Amino acid sequence: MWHFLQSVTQLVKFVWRSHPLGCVVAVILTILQGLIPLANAWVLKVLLDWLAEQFAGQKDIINEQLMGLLIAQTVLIVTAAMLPNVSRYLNAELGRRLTISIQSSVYQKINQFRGIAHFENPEVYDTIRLAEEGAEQSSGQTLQVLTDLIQSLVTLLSFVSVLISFNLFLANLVLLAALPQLITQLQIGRQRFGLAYELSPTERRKHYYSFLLSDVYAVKEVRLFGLGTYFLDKLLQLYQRTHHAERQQQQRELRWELGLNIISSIVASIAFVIVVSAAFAERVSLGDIMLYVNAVTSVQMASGRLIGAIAGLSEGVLFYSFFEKLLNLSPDLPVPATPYPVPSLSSGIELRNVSFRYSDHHPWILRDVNLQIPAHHCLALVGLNGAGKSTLVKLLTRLYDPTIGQILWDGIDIREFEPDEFRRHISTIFQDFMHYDLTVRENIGLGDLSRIQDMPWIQKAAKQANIHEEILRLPHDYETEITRMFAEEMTGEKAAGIDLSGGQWQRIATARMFAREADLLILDEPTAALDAQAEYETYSHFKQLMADRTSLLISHRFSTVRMADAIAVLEAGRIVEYGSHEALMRSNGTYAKLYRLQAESYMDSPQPHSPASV
Ligand SMILES: Nc1ncnc2c1ncn2[C@@H]1O[C@H](COP(=O)(O)OP(=O)(O)OP(=O)(O)O)[C@@H](O)[C@H]1O
Repeated sequence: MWHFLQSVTQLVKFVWRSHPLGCVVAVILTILQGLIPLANAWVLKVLLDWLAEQFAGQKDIINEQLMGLLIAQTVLIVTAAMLPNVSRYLNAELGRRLTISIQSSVYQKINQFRGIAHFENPEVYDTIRLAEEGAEQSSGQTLQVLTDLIQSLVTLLSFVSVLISFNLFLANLVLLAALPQLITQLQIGRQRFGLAYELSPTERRKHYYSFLLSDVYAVKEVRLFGLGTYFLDKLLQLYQRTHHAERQQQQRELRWELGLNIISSIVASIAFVIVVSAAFAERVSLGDIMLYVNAVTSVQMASGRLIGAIAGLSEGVLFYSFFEKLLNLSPDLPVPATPYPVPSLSSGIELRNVSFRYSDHHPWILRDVNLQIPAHHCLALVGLNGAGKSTLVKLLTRLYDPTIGQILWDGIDIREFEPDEFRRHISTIFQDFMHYDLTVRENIGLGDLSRIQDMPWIQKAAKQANIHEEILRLPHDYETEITRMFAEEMTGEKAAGIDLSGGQWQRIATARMFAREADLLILDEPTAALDAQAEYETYSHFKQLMADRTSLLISHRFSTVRMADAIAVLEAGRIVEYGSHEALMRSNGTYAKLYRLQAESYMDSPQPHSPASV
């Protein structure tokens, strides 16, 4: 309960910070709306009293008085009609501000993670996703609930003060009757919070299956393997599971609410009896009867709304708890308080006694690796699937830190550098490179944002990656949007976006790598998707391009690997061989065995021009 209240307070603070002035105005409008029912009831009471006195011949109503009262009534009616519209607009505006403020907090926090460990840890990743999804959904709802809360509280207090002035016992009775409801609703709120928390992994799986059933990236396999019904069944099973849990919760709520409604009806009847007996005893006027009966029902209604709003807060609080969890996540990589400036690489990179595992619960992936990448040399890293090559790249780019050992850049431990500055000295093409649904120019220019508009520079990178000519054949050459998701909007016309082949995408990603003037190039399977001719052309190019650059090349294609100055063989996380192609062939170890295996399959291949890969 304490945590619930704490989270509500934090949530309110967050709303406040997003737009203080808007909050003040919204609160004033909400208070006014909360007071209008009492003002209405009061005008009605005065009117009834005057009428009763007039009928009894005790008083002649003066026209001006009646006029004043009717004007007051009209003003109240008009205000009551207008305030909700203005409030709705203001709430929507506050909702927009709140959304931006929550979204930017979420993404700023996410951007503060310097590595990728949090994203590769399912539990933390879940928190990130839930905070992100909650940020989208809950801002409008939270505001609505907070408005309801304030408005019903004001209405409640205003009518309670009327009841106190009439009959303290009655006021206490009505409030006491609301107490079990309040306690129950707080309990229900807590249960709903717990349920939503418990169901959140299921909800995320539901999103995943919906994605598989409707997303452009998944649709090909789903159609070809006939997976639609399989995934739909899984989705429906999850719906059954969540509906079952929700149904049970609602049945619990229904039982409580029915019981509590009986109590409040009995209280309303008792109140009515008290008011009517007072009237018969001639202690109150006709207008008073109206006012007090009104007060009893209004207090009951307002307490119902108030209590409902408190329960409704549970969802906002649920989101906030994920948000808070995200904000409290510790940094994934330590950053030095006074980082060293990153020097241009002149002597080289050294991995010294590096061992690594993803966490204490995971096995060791790299074991006591000692490896040199001399400046202006190309080192190739080969090894079977799962040997740890990509993991080594993650360490080199400081997406993770070694568990044991050091990585030295010109003799300085890379942990001494500011990660973003360090990464500006490195350019990569990853095995699972990104396809950005953007223009060709942007896809290449993202390699160096400062040059994203620099066409000669971007064209140079495209030529280095051997893709320039093909880009020129696209409908709007470098300004062509490569997308399957968005309709292209160019020169006022709308057309379906175009897509590229796997090899073309790979060369665009290679151009992106070249767009960054970096000290170290890392190429993780850069030719996997290229056809024989493209690979040949790219590599005759690469050889020149890499001539004076420092690079690490990872490939299963031995025709590519051969061009490196030195080759390191990684086996089960250890470097087992190191040397030039010729030297390794002579020593007749793992490299020579893999090389011959590939060459044999190449010889046996029914397509003699296509290079084989391990
Ligand atoms: N985020 C991670 N968490 C836990 N284990 C991981 C993670 N990423 C990779 N691994 C494990 O680390 C080992 C090495 O994977 P890695 O991707 O480095 O191999 P690789 O040599 O690049 O393989 P391939 O040639 O198939 O690309 C594998 O056993 C893999 O399951």
